[in-house]
Amino acid sequence: MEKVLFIGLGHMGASLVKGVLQNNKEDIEVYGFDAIKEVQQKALNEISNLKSISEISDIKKLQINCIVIGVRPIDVKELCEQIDNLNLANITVICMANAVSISDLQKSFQKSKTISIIRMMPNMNASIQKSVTALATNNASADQLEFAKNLFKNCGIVEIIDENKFGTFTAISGCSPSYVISFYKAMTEYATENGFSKEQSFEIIKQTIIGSILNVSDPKLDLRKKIDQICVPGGSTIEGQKILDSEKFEKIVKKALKAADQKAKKL
Ligand SMILES: NC(=O)C1=CN([C@@H]2O[C@H](COP(=O)(O)OP(=O)(O)OC[C@H]3O[C@@H](n4cnc5c(N)ncnc54)[C@H](O)[C@@H]3O)[C@@H](O)[C@H]2O)C=CC1
Ligand SMILES: O=C(O)[C@@H]1CCC=N1
Repeated sequence: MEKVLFIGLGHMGASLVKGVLQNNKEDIEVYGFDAIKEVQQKALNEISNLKSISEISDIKKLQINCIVIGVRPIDVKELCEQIDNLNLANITVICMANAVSISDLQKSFQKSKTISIIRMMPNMNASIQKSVTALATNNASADQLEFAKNLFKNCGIVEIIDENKFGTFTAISGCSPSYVISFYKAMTEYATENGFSKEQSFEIIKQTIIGSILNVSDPKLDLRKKIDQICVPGGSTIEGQKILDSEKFEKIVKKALKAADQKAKKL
């Protein structure tokens, strides 16, 4: 029986646990731990089949095989050193903390040399099993990586990437739900300001965004040509598109992604 412990049950940790346990086809037991007892209790109340530990030393007693670290980057080093003090062997540590590299993590595990490290970047859509999750490693075995891949496939799709692509991946997938939601927010606000109910505007714009992306998700397509097909000469779309182009909408999006990418390389 594989035993997986999630440490840090905040926004991202709890979303992943929800995704994993909603669709757990693996033979695994899932445990959660948060330094804030109310946060841990909330997760236990909301997520059925989630078990808990009461202190870090329980990792050894319970013979946890895999630890998923979901604390903020600033808290990672101290936590890893605490885990390292347990002198664990043959354990997989998966860390989702932004900008914390595999070598940073390895430095915190001086005593437990046989720990395999996997760096991970999920996104918030894990709670509805629509995350795009990246994994990278330089010392986990093929079996350990496969286990991690299957675990997080319960939360969406999983891509194995080189660690040097983590900054860009973080921008385009970890952070970008925030930018997509900003776009959705502006569109739904426009609809409600012009007489639509919130329910109707959320539904209309949700279906329009999903449909538009599904319609052009073939990489062979020229996206500008698709835009031009919708912008009928003399019609309405072109009036809005002219504003997006003159205000440099695409440039603004790329500038936002670059800022996030650079920060994800070094916090
Ligand atoms: N929020 C997001 O959309 C994403 C976040 N991440 C990464 O996930 C990690 C967590 O982010 P959030 O969930 O948003 O933060 P959060 O602040 O909501 O949750 C962090 C949790 O860790 C707990 N914690 C801190 N130190 C602890 C310790 N020593 N032992 C046990 N629990 C401890 C805190 O009490 C808190 O509940 C971060 O490293 C972030 O970079 C990655 C991808 C997306
Ligand atoms: O903003 C952050 O640092 C984290 C990483 C990706 C999404 N949230």
